[in-house]
Parts: sequence; C-alpha cells; structure tokens
Amino acid sequence: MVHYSPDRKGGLSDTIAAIATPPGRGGIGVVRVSGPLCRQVAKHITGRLPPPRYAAFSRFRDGEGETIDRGLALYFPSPHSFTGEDVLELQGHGGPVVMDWLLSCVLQLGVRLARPGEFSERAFLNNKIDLAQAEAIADLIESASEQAARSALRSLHGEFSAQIQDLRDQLIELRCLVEADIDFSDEDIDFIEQGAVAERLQELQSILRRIHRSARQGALLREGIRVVLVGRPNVGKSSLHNRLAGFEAAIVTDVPGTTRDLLREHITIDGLPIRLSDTAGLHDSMDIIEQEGMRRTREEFTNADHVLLIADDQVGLTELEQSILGELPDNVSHTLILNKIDLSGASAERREDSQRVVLRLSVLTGAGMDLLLQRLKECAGFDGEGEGYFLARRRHLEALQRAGAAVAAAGEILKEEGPEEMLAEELRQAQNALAEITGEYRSDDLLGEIFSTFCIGK
Ligand SMILES: Nc1nc2c(c(=O)[nH]1)N(C=O)[C@@H](CNc1ccc(C(=O)N[C@@H](CCC(=O)O)C(=O)O)cc1)CN2
Ligand SMILES: Nc1nc2c(ncn2[C@@H]2O[C@H](COP(=O)(O)OP(=O)(O)OP(=O)(O)O)[C@@H](O)[C@H]2O)c(=O)[nH]1
Repeated sequence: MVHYSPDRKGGLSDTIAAIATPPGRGGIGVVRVSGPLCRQVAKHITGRLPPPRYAAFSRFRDGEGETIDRGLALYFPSPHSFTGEDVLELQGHGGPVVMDWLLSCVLQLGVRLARPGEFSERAFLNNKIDLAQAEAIADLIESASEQAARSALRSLHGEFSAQIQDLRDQLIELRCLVEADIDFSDEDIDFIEQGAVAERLQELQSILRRIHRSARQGALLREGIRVVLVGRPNVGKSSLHNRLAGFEAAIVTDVPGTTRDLLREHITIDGLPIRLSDTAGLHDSMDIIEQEGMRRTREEFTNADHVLLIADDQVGLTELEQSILGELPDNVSHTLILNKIDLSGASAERREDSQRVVLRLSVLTGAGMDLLLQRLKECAGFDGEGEGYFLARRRHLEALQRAGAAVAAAGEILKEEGPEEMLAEELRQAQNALAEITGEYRSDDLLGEIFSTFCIGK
C-alpha cells in the first residue's frame, strides 16, 4: 500500500502523470498527464500542441530527440477533461519498456508521479464527479460480475447521487419550514401543521428505506456473503464445494478425513458473489493434524454469514451434528443439508421448522441443487433481479442508516411534541449523513482512505 499524504494546498497546481494502462505487455499503453504543464509536455514530446480533443498521430521523442515510439496524442484543455484540468494522453505501444521510457521523459519535464487514485481525486476536487461517483469508478474496475459492473455504472452516471441529492433537498426544505416556525413562534404564525410534517417525515423514511434496499443489494453484489461448509467426514462436503464451484477444486475421495485444511473459493450465483470455504470433517479425532483442522473449522464458521451443515441422509442427525448446531453463533444463519438421497431413496425437498431449513438433495445426481441455490440467495437477502441496484459500499449503507435513525428520531420528537429546535437538529443530522455519501460533508481522512485504495493511473 502506497502511503497517502494529501497535499491539497499546492496539490492541485502541480502536474501529475502515470501509466494509465495495466502493467505488462498490451496492444496499446497510455501515459496520462494532468495539470498546467500538459501543453509544454505535449510540445516537448510530440513537437507540437495537438488540436484539442482530436487524436493526433505523432512521433514521441525523448530529451535527446531520440524516437521513443509513434502513437496518438490527445489533448483535453481545461475544464473539459476527465479531471477538469488540462489533460494529455500519450497512447503508445503497450509494453513496460516503452511505457516506462515515455513516463520518465514526461517526469523530467517537472511533472511528478501521480498517487493512486489521484486523477479521480482531482476530478472530485474540481467538481467533475462527486465522491459516490469516484467510488463507483473504482468499483466498476473491480467488479467481479456483469451485474456488479452495471450497478457500478449506474452510480458512476450519478443515479445514486441524484437520489441522495433529491432526498437531501427535501430534508432541507422541511428543516427550513421547521426553523421558520421557531423564528416566528412568538408571533404565533403557524408555518407548518404538525400532521403535514409527520406525513413528510414518513415519506422521507420510506424513500430512505427504498434507497437503502437498492444499496444493500448492490453491496451484496460487491462484497458477497461468506458461506462455510461443515459436517462429519465423507458426507460430501468437498463434492458439494466442487459442484458449486463448477470445477474440481477440492480433493474428493471416499477415505474419510481427506479434507484436512481449509479450501476457499469465490463463486457467483446469478451475480451474487459467494466466498465459499470447505472445512475439515468434524469428528472426535486424536490425530493432531485433524484437530488443528477442526479448530480452524470452528474459527471459520464463527466468521461466516451462513453455514451449510451437511449430513448423510441415510444416517440422519447424530450427536455430532447436534453439537455443531449448538456451537453456531446466533448471528450466523444455517441450513441443514441431508445429502445422498440417491442412496436413501428420498426425494429432493425443502422442509422448514421453527429452528431451521432442511434440504434433502444429492450432490452426485444434482437433484435438489436448485433448492440450495435458491436458499443461498434467500439467506443473502438477494433478490437476483439485478435492476435498479447501486453498487454501494458499507460507508454508504452506514450513512443511510444514520440518516434513517435521525428521521425516525425527528418523528418521535414530533409525536411527543418536543421542542422544534430538537426536531430541526435531527433533520440537520440526517442531511449531513446524506452529504457524506456524495462527499459534500467530509474529512480529509475519509478522502485519503477512499482514494488510496484506487489503482495507479486512475
Ligand atoms: N483514452 C481514455 N479513455 C477513457 C478515459 C480516459 O481518461 N482516457 N476515461 C477516464 O476515466 C473514461 C472516460 N471518462 C471520461 C470522462 C470525461 C471526459 C471528458 O473529456 N469530459 C469533458 C467533456 C465532456 C463532453 O465532451 O461531453 C467534461 O467533462 O467537460 C473524458 C473521459 C474511460 N475511457
Ligand atoms: N451416492 C452419493 N455419493 C456421494 C454424494 N455426494 C458425495 N458422495 C460421495 O461421498 C464420498 C465422500 O465425498 P467428499 O465430498 O470427499 O466428502 P467430504 O465430506 O468432503 O469428506 P472429508 O474430506 O473426508 O471431510 C465420495 O466418494 C463422493 O463421491 C451423493 O449425493 N450421493
């Protein structure tokens, strides 16, 4: 991790450059430059200033006049560029040597190397994009599925920000009304009727809930859920893992205790990422390696979102499964899977009692696997529709929750006919929480935290 030391005072007046394309060999590679020195850099390297926003085929030369490469130069004069500053792109042949040479020539002209995320940070500081949009750029680059990418793109286009902004405007309007009422209270002018305020608070609450829901779905697309497979040896954990993962990742044998260590895999079900871990079979064993494996298994399921406890349908639940069920933490949901129905003769089914969901299936034949996929999506709270999501981050969910809590508190104050000043204060809190999402209300620490996780050149 590159240490992030924001120097925002003079930070925006210097010129930065980085290789914008991924490291290694590629068909094309791009060196991107942003800041006031772009014009000079263009003249030095290409011999002229390319016409604004037109790709100009040029010869790139180093300080000695030697040709580095021939490529396209693109010049975007401020403010009509990605960063809002003058931007120059030198698009050459992708290859580490050519790119490094080109970059080092640019850096000799008084330009400094950009920090990770610094181009996006400048776009943010120059009001080209807001914070949620900047985050969406990173999320788009890192998205693991098409659905995740689509959701990130919606945020990048400003749909998420627009909804947040709209909500904020409504909060501000309501707060102004309440504050006007405070200012004129001794003159006995009733600007607002209590019933009307209550109604508007409720409306705001329901919009907040709707946004939170789309954002939570989006966060699931981004982060997924952690699922752990547990069960006694030979019940079919590794087979299930492989079936879910779609390829032979774990070693499957009929010797009990084959899986001695943890196996982790990232899979997606209809776009929902699942971090799956297969664990050592749980049993009372004297083998020191197996005991260590079992200790890790227990550790793994205490950190899980969901546990799939697998048993053999022919055997059913024994004391061991009962004791595992007893060990599961309250906040970890679980499903009991009775496997190998092809041997027991039962048919695939889902049963539910007050304590748990039980699935009967066969990993070998695939019967009942659809029930399991459905169950996993249900546990994640994922509806799989894929439309209308925002690829939100925890930070956004948390801010939405705080805004919701403040609106709820405002409603309480109103109901109990508490002081209007307190009501206005809660509305202000809600408004600030929302402003954190788009970055209008922020700390430098937060910016550092966000942009330092970006890749170089972004
Ligand atoms: N070659 C190249 N491709 C790229 C980028 C880039 O920087 N360079 N991008 C980098 O992420 C993305 C595109 N993002 C961009 C965003 C804004 C502007 C821009 O010039 N905006 C001006 C003009 C807008 C207009 O003409 O409508 C502006 O906002 O004023 C350019 C690229 C993806 N592809
Ligand atoms: N008939 C039948 N056999 C199955 C089924 N699922 C798994 N098996 C078989 O059961 C045996 C054990 O499967 P594994 O997946 O290795 O079991 P495990 O629970 O991971 O075992 P350990 O690694 O020892 O903990 C293998 O021979 C599998 O082919 C099933 O649904 N039906």
